[in-house]
Amino acid sequence: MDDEAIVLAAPLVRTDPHRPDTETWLGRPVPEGYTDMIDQVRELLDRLAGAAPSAEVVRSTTKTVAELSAALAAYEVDEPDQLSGRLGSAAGRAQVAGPALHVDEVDDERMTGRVRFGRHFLGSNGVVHGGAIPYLFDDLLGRLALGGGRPRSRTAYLHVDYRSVAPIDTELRVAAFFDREEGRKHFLRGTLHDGDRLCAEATALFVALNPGQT
Ligand SMILES: CCCCCCCCCCCCCCCC(=O)SCCNC(=O)CCNC(=O)[C@H](O)C(C)(C)COP(=O)(O)OP(=O)(O)OC[C@H]1O[C@@H](n2cnc3c(N)ncnc32)[C@H](O)[C@@H]1OP(=O)(O)O
Repeated sequence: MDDEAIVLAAPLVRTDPHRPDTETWLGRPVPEGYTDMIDQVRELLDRLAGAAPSAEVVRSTTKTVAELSAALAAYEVDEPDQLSGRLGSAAGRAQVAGPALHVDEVDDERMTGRVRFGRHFLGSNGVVHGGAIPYLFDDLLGRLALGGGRPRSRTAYLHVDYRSVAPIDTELRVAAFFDREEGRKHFLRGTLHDGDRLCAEATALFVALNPGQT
């Protein structure tokens, strides 16, 4: 039985203690509608990538975006208080640098989910940019590396094999596997599928940080 079949056959449970819900962060409530705002920004990036607007629309969009930036600048916080990228149960951790990854099932050794790359991540000919796929795997495997009560770790290497093209605007399946541990070294791998077709697979080494290592 291959890895995919094992994942589909085995019932997984949500046990990852590193997944704060979207309602609170650091014990404080996440502002209502925060993840909707992030979704709208994703939509904006997709529209921007796909649009060839008139000069008038360029002018008005530039003005509106500048106003939005100014409004958010008034609420700038230091890194520990940042929400984007910290909401483990939000799509793509509410971080628009990467695609909207939804984690469906996770245990200490495995994680499965779905991802959709919008037009923002287009390379050419309707397929995902090759640089966006390592981002996905780093995030996916990095999250599993943190699971099971394991210490904080950092990507030492990430190797991606592109097996077939990954289409944009399509729900793709992801899976991650914790392979083995050798001292501080944690070896993981992941897969990206379009239906039954393997699009890409990755192997990675995460090295657990020593006490005091930042
Ligand atoms: C706040 C809460 C939020 C919650 C909500 C959601 C959760 C949030 C999820 C986040 C998910 C995103 C996850 C992204 C994760 C990154 O992307 S991290 C950023 C990218 N990575 C980096 O910047 C790493 C840069 N490199 C380094 O910092 C250091 O080289 C490392 C990796 C820490 C290792 O350095 P070191 O600690 O000095 O260890 P070192 O002694 O050199 O090596 C230890 C062992 O590893 C081996 N090794 C090290 N590097 C390599 C290599 N490249 N190849 C092969 N072997 C290697 C060594 O040979 C050695 O092996 P042994 O001799 O023990 O057998």
